[in-house]
Amino acid sequence: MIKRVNHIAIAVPDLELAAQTWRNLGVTVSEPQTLPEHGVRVVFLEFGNVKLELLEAYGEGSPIGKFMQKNPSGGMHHVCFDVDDIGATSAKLQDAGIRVLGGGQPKIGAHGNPVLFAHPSDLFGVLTEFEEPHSPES
Ligand SMILES: CC[C@H](C(=O)O)C(=O)SCCNC(=O)CCNC(=O)[C@H](O)C(C)(C)COP(=O)(O)OP(=O)(O)OC[C@H]1O[C@@H](n2cnc3c(N)ncnc32)[C@H](O)[C@@H]1OP(=O)(O)O
Ligand SMILES: [Co+2]
Repeated sequence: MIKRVNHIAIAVPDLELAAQTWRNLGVTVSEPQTLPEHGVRVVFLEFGNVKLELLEAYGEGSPIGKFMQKNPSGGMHHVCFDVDDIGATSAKLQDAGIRVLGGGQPKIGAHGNPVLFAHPSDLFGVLTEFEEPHSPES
């Protein structure tokens, strides 16, 4: 079952500048995490009912490289939903003709939970991530 929104992600050209901008507005911002296997560096902003994830491209071949070329000052990148069962979600998406990126196999995301991405062209232009939280606070 697809449940609450876990986070909304914004791609930014300068992670430290974006993080400090939000801190200056009084928002709690996590320390940066470098995720080489995902080709990004991220921080999370806590708002109680939802998190914002700020992403900066990391390394060659980052999956957000082309997005940043098209949107050099940044932009809304993806939305992530919590699910009960990432495997069942993958199967349900594929049964619905929605492409699951990365060959359908989950990877471990920034919260240490399995995540999948559905192709934006199959979900009305929105890159959509699904995460199976193993701990309530993630
Ligand atoms: C998991 C760690 C962390 C977490 O939350 O825990 C993260 O969220 S990491 C986030 C970064 N990782 C990913 O985004 C992985 C999934 N993304 C991809 O595999 C690519 O970004 C992909 C395939 C969605 C797009 O690839 P690319 O931009 O290189 O180019 P394409 O020409 O293949 O794009 C095809 C088509 O999609 C449109 N597009 C691209 N990005 C987005 C987007 N963020 N939102 C909406 N649409 C997007 C692109 O414009 C193309 O459209 P078209 O109409 O065909 O021109
Ligand atoms: Co994400």
